[in-house]
Amino acid sequence: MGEVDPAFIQDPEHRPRLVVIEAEGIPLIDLSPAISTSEKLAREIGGACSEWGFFQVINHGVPLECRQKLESAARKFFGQDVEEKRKVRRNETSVLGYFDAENTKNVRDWKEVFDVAVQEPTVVPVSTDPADDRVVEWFNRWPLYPSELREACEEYSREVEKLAHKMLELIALSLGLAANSLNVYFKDHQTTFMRLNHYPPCPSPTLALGVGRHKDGGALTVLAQDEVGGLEVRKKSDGEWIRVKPTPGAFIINVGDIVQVWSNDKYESVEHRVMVNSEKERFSIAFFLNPAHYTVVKPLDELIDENNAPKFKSYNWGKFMTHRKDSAFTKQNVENIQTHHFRMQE
Ligand SMILES: O=C(O)CCC(=O)C(=O)O
Ligand SMILES: [Fe+2]
Repeated sequence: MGEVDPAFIQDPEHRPRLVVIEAEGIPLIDLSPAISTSEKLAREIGGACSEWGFFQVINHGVPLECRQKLESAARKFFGQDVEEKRKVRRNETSVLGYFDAENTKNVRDWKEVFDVAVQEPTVVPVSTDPADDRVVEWFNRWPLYPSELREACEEYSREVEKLAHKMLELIALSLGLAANSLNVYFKDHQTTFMRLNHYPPCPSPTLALGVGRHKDGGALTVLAQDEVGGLEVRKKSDGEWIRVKPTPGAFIINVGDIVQVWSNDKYESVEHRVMVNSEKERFSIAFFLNPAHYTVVKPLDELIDENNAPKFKSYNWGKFMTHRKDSAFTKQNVENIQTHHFRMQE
């Protein structure tokens, strides 16, 4: 990627500082059934979701070999020449595959990614126009090298999907709902996708970011980061950026905007970003659990009563996702769509 092009440079107020504050408080939750009952886990996870919006899990049931196989395939893929990678580059009609020019909030991210849909084909709206009900099908694109990438992605996604559903059940329980009440939104036509991230070393780590500050728009994210570190979370209590310390073998779980809306603000989707460094490259794998495109997202009826009025208007997930995809692809002159645009006026 060479020297820092102005497209990557963050506005001064969003530039990272080199002094890193390591997170002390981000909860580390042991999912082992020998340690906790579902009720106890639900309480712990509910607390982590309302206090932090972020937590890490261990003894999560995803086999280590499965993660290592994908990590090693991702390294091989990103290690190729850019011409090779661009053979599976995403374009206006096929948004899955390789991409090296993503914007977050209209600033280029110092990264390259490889996106894989979990359900094939993934069905999404053609356009952001609310009156246009046409849909389009997304198919995965697989590179020739490494040949094991496809199988590694498919195995990993099957395992991590189970973990994501377990988290969803614990979140439902923690909200006082039946354990299986949220899984149904992901049963048919989910728009879940996985993203392999590669952050090359950056000559100016105080000017650019690997991923600019953002919230994840979906239901929840399961993230595997390597040992390099760089993920920072904006602490709810004082707005300070703190580093999520890599914990070997753990997964990071974060609440997305949909869970925030469903819970009517009980749980918060928290802003985060990725710092790059001048020496080491960094890899991560994000699994974004997203519902079917036709899902109408709104505070859950079971949680609404005279003391808890809905804080959000309902919105269509597919249209929201399509807006986001457009703004990540091309630089725009206005702020891209955000869930807070659906917040009710106080
Ligand atoms: O690489 C990471 O640690 C986080 C990436 C992320 O936040 C995202 O892709 O939404
Ligand atoms: Fe994110």
